[in-house]
Amino acid sequence: MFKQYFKYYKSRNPAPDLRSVIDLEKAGCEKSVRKVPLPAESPFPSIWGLKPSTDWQVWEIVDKPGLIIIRNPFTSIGQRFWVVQCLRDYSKKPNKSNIDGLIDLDGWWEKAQCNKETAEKLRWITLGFHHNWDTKIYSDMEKDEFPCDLKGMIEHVSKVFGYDTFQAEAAIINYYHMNSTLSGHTDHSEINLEAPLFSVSLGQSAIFLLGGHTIDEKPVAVLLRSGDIVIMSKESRLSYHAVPRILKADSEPWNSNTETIASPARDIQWDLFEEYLKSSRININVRQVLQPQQSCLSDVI
Ligand SMILES: O=C(O)CCC(=O)C(=O)O
Ligand SMILES: [Fe+2]
Repeated sequence: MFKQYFKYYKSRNPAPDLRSVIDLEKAGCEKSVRKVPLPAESPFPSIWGLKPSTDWQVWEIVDKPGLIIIRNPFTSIGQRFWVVQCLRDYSKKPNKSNIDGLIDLDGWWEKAQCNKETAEKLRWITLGFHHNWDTKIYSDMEKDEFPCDLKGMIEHVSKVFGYDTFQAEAAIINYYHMNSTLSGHTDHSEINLEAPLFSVSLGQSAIFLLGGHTIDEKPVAVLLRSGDIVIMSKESRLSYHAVPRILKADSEPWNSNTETIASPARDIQWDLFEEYLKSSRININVRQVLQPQQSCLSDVI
C-alpha cells in the first residue's frame, strides 16, 4: 500500500493528481486536519528566527494522531538564517556527509558556486550523534558537538509543545533537488522512542507521505512548504514516511518583507544562497537519542 502511493506521487508520466494531497493553505482541508490550540498567554517570545508562539498556526492530521504541522512559524530573515547555517556552516567538518572522501566538505559551499554538479552532490550531512546508514546504530564513538543554535531553536519549539526535557542530540540535514526522493522508512535507531522527532522544511515544497507502523497501511499525503515544521509524536513517531516528490514552491517566504532585513543578514551574499534554493529543498531532521537519565549510550538504564 505505502509503496503504491510512493510510486504514484513519484511518477512523472503520468503526473499524479494532487487533489487529495492535504494542503494547509487551501480551503477544503478542514476535514483532514484539526487545529491544535497553544497556550493563549504564551511565555515564549520571538527568538531563533521564529515568530512568537502566539502567532503560530498548528494542525494535527486527523487520520494520523501525533502528526503535527506548524505552518511556517519563521520570519523571513529567520528562514534565511537557517538556510545559511545548513549550506555554509553545518556543511563543515567534523560533520559527516555523503561526499566524505569525494570532496573536501570544508570547501564544498565555495566550490558549489562555480559548479552546479558539485552543488547537487551534497545529499546529507549528520550532526551530533552521527546516523550510521548501514548499521542504523548510533555510537558514543561517532559523535560530535551538536550545534548550539540548532539545539536552541528546536528545544524552544519542543517547550512550546510541553516537551520540556527534549534534548536535540542527533540531526540529519537532507538536501533535495527537483528530482530527488526519499523512500519509505521508519526512524527507529534512537534509544528514546517516546521523544518526538522535529523536521524543518526550507526552500522548495515537498509531498510528504505518512503511513502507519507497517507498509500495509494507507498513507496520507501532505504538502510541506518552506518554514513548515513537522512533529512526529505519539502514534506517528514510528510510522513509515517518505518524500516521493519535490514541487516548485508557490511562494518564497524567505523573500517576504525583505525591506526589514537589515545587516548583518544583508552582508552575507544572500543571492548565492537564493540561487541554490531555487531548485532545492533542505530538511533539518532532529532527534533525541538518549533516555533522560543517560549521558551517553554506554550508560546503563
Ligand atoms: O525530508 C523530509 O521531510 C523527511 C526526512 C526524513 O524522513 C529523515 O531524514 O529521516
Ligand atoms: Fe525519516
